[in-house]
Amino acid sequence: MAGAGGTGGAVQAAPAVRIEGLWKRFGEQIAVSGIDLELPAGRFVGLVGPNGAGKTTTLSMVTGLLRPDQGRVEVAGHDVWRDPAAVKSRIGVLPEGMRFFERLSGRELLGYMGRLRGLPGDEVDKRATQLLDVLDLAGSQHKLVVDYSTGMRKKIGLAAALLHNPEVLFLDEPFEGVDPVSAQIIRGVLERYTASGATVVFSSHVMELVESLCDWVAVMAGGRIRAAGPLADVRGAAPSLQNAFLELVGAHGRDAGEALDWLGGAR
Ligand SMILES: Nc1ncnc2c1ncn2[C@@H]1O[C@H](COP(=O)(O)OP(=O)(O)OP(=O)(O)O)[C@@H](O)[C@H]1O
Repeated sequence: MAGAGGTGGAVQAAPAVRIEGLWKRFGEQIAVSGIDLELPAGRFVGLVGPNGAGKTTTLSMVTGLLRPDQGRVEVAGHDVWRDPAAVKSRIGVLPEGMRFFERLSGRELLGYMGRLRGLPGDEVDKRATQLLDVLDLAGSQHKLVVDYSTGMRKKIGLAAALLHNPEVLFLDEPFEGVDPVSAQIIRGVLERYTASGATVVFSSHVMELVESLCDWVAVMAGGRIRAAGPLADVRGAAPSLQNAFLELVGAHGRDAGEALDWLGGAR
């Protein structure tokens, strides 16, 4: 296992994630409608879908943050709901709308997270220093997290998620609110991480980004999986993933038409 104290995410024969018959309903709203999905290990996986498709709900159930109404999820070969400790020691999570210990500095936050993960203090210090440096946060390491910008919060959240060297990293919209320089840095860190055999699963609306980063894609809409597989297969004959996506979610050719005929033009 490449968990606490490991030196590199190990390549696994089993899928990184296996989802069977997963359902989640909020009152009348079916957020996730009986999905089956296998995400291969050692890949850069993109979960894409329009607003309200069910991506966050799915990732929350897969990472043990939200209990499914029905269905099973295995991560790195362990059942998320029967064996949560085994799963949580093997995954890193950057959830949507991260809540941190806001009155800690960035460095203190990493120190605390590292100790929670059971890493020895000197190892936490070493890894925290390297992560802060690579993510260009060294100059802000003593600032309170509450005073961090959106992009800095994403980066410190990513550092906290990587600190224990997880086998599978789940990121909900990791590039949202992140400037191009920071995005490039995050990208470099993630590419290095997957090159070692670890798995990244991330959700995004930005097709160009998914197309340039991911080698495996799952498209979600209306709580269902519309397509899943290697990027080239999902894109098919379409000129870009964006075109394939619009086709798959049934949004091709949709525009405002006559509906906003009052908008713009001379008054
Ligand atoms: N806690 C909740 N209570 C009620 N409805 C919810 C809740 N969480 C999600 N939903 C509903 O479930 C559906 C799926 O939401 P979800 O946040 O999973 O979508 P998403 O694909 O992540 O969307 P986005 O890209 O906009 O973040 C939506 O219709 C949403 O309104």
